[in-house]
Amino acid sequence: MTEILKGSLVAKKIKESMAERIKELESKGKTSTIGVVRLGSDPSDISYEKSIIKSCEKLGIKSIVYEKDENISTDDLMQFMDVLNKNDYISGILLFRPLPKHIDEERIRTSISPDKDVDCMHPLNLELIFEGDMEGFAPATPKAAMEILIHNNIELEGKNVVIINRSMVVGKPLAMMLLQKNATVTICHSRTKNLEELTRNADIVVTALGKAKYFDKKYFTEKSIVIDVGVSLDREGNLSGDVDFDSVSDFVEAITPVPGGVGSVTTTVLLNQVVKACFRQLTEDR
Ligand SMILES: Nc1nc(=O)c2c([nH]1)NC[C@@H]1CN(c3ccc(C(=O)N[C@@H](CCC(=O)O)C(=O)O)cc3)C=[N+]21
Repeated sequence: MTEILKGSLVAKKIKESMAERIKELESKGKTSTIGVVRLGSDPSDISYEKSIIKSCEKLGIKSIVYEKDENISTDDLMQFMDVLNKNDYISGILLFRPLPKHIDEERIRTSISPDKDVDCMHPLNLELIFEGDMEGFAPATPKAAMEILIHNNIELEGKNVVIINRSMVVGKPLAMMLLQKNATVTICHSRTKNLEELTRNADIVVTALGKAKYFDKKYFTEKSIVIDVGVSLDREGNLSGDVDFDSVSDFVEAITPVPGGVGSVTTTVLLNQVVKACFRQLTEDR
């Protein structure tokens, strides 16, 4: 029997621990607030945004979405980030990525105040992850994948994990978090040869390709634990993961569904970090 690794159970646990801290902030007259910056309207951004707004309402966190023209210049976007940095009502900032190609991502990454960098885009925060320090802000998506593995008591020590994604938002930071737990990590990408062989030999496969239903049975075995980070629309326009869920869900050892898997935990991890940022700013004010 394939185990379905539902995100909702993990998210619930994290939310329970957040509720008290949000109350404590309220008693001090502080409302945690997230500023979400979106350029254009990519479906995976929109999906995340919906999920953030819904969770914020439930938790008592304030969310403000800033929709900017996708043709905005790097300079204008940097200036806007600075406006948010200086706005005392905003506890944390999320800028959806990947950014449009014309934007100089390196300059944008350093334009966010490290204290409001709740999705860990600034090199100073990312460096802590690469050093194995988990006390700061972590990138929400890879942290969510870790939370799912850990909450389900999936052994990581000495396990072979294959990650299909080499970005700074998912693949690279996830590799560092897994290394910290003594897993053996392989990062795969578009030039990887014999991907099937690699995934079939892994204990755990994490996919973040962004191609709906791309991976079918031939990539896995009965022992595979599959963490599907992909969020895209299939041919019918339905939200779908990278894995053809119906074709493998009776076959592999365990798998996260989409929707209802990594995404729901990502949102919770992100908002948890907004609360954390708000607390830190409170202590700094005094
Ligand atoms: N800087 C940055 N960090 C990210 O982590 C990031 C990003 N940019 N850009 C977009 C992708 C995509 N992503 C999602 C997270 C949660 C859901 C989510 O909660 N989805 C719900 C469904 C929501 C619905 O119904 O539309 C679910 O899977 O259950 C979706 C997508 C994070 N990303």
